Amino acid sequence: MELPAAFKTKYKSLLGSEADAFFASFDEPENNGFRLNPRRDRPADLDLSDPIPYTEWGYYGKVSGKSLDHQSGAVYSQEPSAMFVGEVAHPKPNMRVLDLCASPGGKTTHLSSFLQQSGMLVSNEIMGKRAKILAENTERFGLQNTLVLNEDPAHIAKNFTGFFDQVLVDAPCSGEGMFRKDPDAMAYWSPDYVEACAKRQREILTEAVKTLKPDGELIYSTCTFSPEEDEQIIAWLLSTYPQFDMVPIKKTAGIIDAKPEWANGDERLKNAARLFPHLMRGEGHFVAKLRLTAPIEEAGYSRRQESNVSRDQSNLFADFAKENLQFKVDSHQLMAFGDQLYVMPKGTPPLNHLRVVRPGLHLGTLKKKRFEPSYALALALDRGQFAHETEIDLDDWKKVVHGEIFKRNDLPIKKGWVRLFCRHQPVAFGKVVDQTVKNYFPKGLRFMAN
Ligand SMILES: C[S@@+](CC[C@H](N)C(=O)[O-])C[C@H]1O[C@@H](n2cnc3c(N)ncnc32)[C@H](O)[C@@H]1O
Repeated sequence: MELPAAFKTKYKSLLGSEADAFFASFDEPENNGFRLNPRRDRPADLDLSDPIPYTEWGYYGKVSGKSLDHQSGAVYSQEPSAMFVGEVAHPKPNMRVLDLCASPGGKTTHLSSFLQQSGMLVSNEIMGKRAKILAENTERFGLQNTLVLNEDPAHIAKNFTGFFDQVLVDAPCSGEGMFRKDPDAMAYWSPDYVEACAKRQREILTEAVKTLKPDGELIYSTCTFSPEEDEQIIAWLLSTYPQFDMVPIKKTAGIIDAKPEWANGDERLKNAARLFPHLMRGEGHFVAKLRLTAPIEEAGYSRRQESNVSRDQSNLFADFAKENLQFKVDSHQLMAFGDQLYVMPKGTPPLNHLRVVRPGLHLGTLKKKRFEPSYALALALDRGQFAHETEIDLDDWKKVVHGEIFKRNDLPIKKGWVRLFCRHQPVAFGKVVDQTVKNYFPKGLRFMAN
């Protein structure tokens, strides 16, 4: 791989005798990984013989984006080093967590596995198109307690001052750690670009810190090697906000201490972690964890978003729920966006000043005289939470994801909604009319399975 000359000069000087091994790693094959969804049954057909040592749910290997395991949210494909970030965060159930730079959702889906559908996860992405992809991935993974927003960090800080127990800033960066996976990223690289990224990171963090509660935790990560975006950012944070202290990160499997000598020499920086591809099986990453000892900004007043659902809308959903759901929805948490019905996480603050992509779990569509359940709901429920569930085979699964109808003579009902499973993984809802299952797989997500 032809690395930029200025990049080579820089890392030769920083790494000294280690530099050759570091440069040689760019010609090694990239590492792939996937993470299991602990809410799903273990996929029967996946090779789980090569676990990633520092994470409970991660494995080396590749899963097709057109496979059942991917579609049903049984797995999330994620680069192995990126899984270390979620492990370092490791939020506890019932926490309020912000993932500020969240798309496409690797860390968000990982954080949700720790939260176990409790507390609240606010998953934000500044770019509109990427926010939509993020929403799709949260739905695929079956997240229930998650708000998906499309905001800039300043607006988040204004609306969620002193609100979160934990904030993850997985910052946009110069991406040096991804050169091997995505050589096109090298085209953007220059020393000036690194500086511009560092400036943006400081701006994002200036807003992010305002959203933390006293005692809250901040996790900062990048997929770049440059000290300007890694140790020097944390050194800047520690000196700008003396209310922060660092939380030591446990390191295994070739992950090493960050390097104080690449910043201002503050020994506390050793608590952060560096992931180098010549020392471990993953791409380049940096992670730091800090804890706030005193608030940076006092929390705003604690208003909640009121439900905006009319009695008729609420009744329409209640009729559907009575017939089909063994899943409790508190009517105070219902939220309608036009004819789309959602259930908000408990304690959701007012949403009216925010660009909301998903105000919680999408329940379905309020039609004139009936309620139509959403794809998101089919993937969010646990087994047994829908009145009629049925297993289909892989051939019928291929028809479902391609948008076709199919026939079966062993359906549990003659007419009505059925939740379809294939190899024990949830797939979608279908509507049964006699022995035909009408297709409700979302049009925009249909694909030809391989
Ligand atoms: C490293 S990626 C996030 C990856 C994601 N956390 C995951 O694990 O799937 C950084 C994200 O920051 C977003 N971003 C870019 N500029 C930003 C800004 N000024 N403020 C906040 N986020 C920004 C990018 O659009 C990108 O989605």
